[in-house]
Amino acid sequence: MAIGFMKNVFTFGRNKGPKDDPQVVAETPEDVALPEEQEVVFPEAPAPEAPAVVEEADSADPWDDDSIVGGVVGPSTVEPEEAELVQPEVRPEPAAEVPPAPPVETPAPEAPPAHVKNTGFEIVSGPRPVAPAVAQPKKRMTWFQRLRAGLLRTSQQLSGQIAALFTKRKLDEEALEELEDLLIQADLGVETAMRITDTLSSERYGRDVSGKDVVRIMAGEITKVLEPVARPLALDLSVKPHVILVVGVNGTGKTTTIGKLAAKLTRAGLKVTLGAGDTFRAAAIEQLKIWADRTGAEFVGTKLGADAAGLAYDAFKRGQENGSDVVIIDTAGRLQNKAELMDELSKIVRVLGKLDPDAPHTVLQTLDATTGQNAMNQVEIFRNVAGVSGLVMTKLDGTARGGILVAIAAKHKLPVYFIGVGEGIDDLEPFEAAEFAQAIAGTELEEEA
Ligand SMILES: Nc1nc2c(ncn2[C@@H]2O[C@H](COP(=O)(O)OP(=O)(O)OP(=O)(O)O)[C@@H](O)[C@H]2O)c(=O)[nH]1
Repeated sequence: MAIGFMKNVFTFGRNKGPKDDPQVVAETPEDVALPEEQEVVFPEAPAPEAPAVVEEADSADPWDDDSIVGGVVGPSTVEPEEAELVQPEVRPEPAAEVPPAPPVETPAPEAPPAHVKNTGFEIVSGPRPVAPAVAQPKKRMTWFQRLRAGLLRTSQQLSGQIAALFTKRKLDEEALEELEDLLIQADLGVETAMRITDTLSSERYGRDVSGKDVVRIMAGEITKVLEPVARPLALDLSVKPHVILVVGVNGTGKTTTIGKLAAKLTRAGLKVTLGAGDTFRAAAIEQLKIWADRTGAEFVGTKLGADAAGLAYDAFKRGQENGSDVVIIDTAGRLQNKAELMDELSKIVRVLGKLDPDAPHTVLQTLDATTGQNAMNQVEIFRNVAGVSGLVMTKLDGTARGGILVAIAAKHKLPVYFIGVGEGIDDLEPFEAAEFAQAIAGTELEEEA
């Protein structure tokens, strides 16, 4: 769409506007938001058939989401209802004496950009909904910049140590061992550390090697480890509703992730029911209700201290009755070593299975990127108790320690569907291997995400 020409600063749904955020930089004049109500008119109309320009709708509409438009779920051709169509200004016809322009070859249709943004989920079977009309959001700092900022400490520390290690040095056994230690300290895991040193050794053993060479090889190897797990969340809507149970340790971002995911799904035209299965925390029930209201999802709640498995059952049943495509059930945060809480989790899974033996169809575990090594432990235990089938890593915008996700990917090979890069409704991004690897390594992305 011609709207791709207009990259504006996106301010909706954030606690801070770009001006308040020292990290937010308008990269080019194009990044500066256009004043509202101002007509967008190209100064020179290159050809009379230039496409119509859709003026950006006010981002006060919370359902703007560029990750859905053009995604796998809904048709990307729906035009925003409220958006004003403005034809580019066409200059008057040239005077008669001007010789006719030479025939111009019709340009080939533009190839799609190499980097087509995905939504992080795909409907693998069943009816495809019609996405409601949405307008393009105004961009603020890109999610990649936030991811990069979050992983800055990891990347700077790593690249600094690597640079120090490989200053005027030939690649020998000792250097390889030291490098391996550095990589393990950065939470990347023994397997990935060895993979990196093996590749480096086979390419450069006995030769001069710079820190830059090492970082480049590291980014490549991390990408290879992450690629197999960078999978979209598959929704099989031939059997509705698809039930997603969200589990994880306290404060890892379950409720927030549910809200962001509900926003993605409802924007794509799916009907969503949210079940407040965190019956331990009154605030969690309230918080989920607010997300349901914001996202247009149905809400099923109960009173504080009620049986969580009963609530999960009710939410699933309500989802079946109200024709939901997806039911997402929140659960109370629990430490992995609290046996009775973990038992409760397996009870929830069993009870959901009474309505459909395949339910929950997805068990999503949230991991807090600031916790480091402990996250590995959490995956192991929740996987055993609740049959975790996919991961979301949250808080990658903070002072994150993203290395552990690489170790988890190498060990568990569980799909990583999304990453959380902020507290706002739009701060859930599909997980993409190369971007993540580049952010950890601190290397440049060839093209901006
Ligand atoms: N910066 C940042 N904060 C996040 C992200 N995801 C969640 N949070 C914040 O983390 C805190 C905890 O999030 P919740 O969604 O309440 O976590 P929870 O797992 O449901 O918590 P419990 O119900 O206590 O288990 C909240 O302040 C969220 O706003 C993220 O991606 N980035």
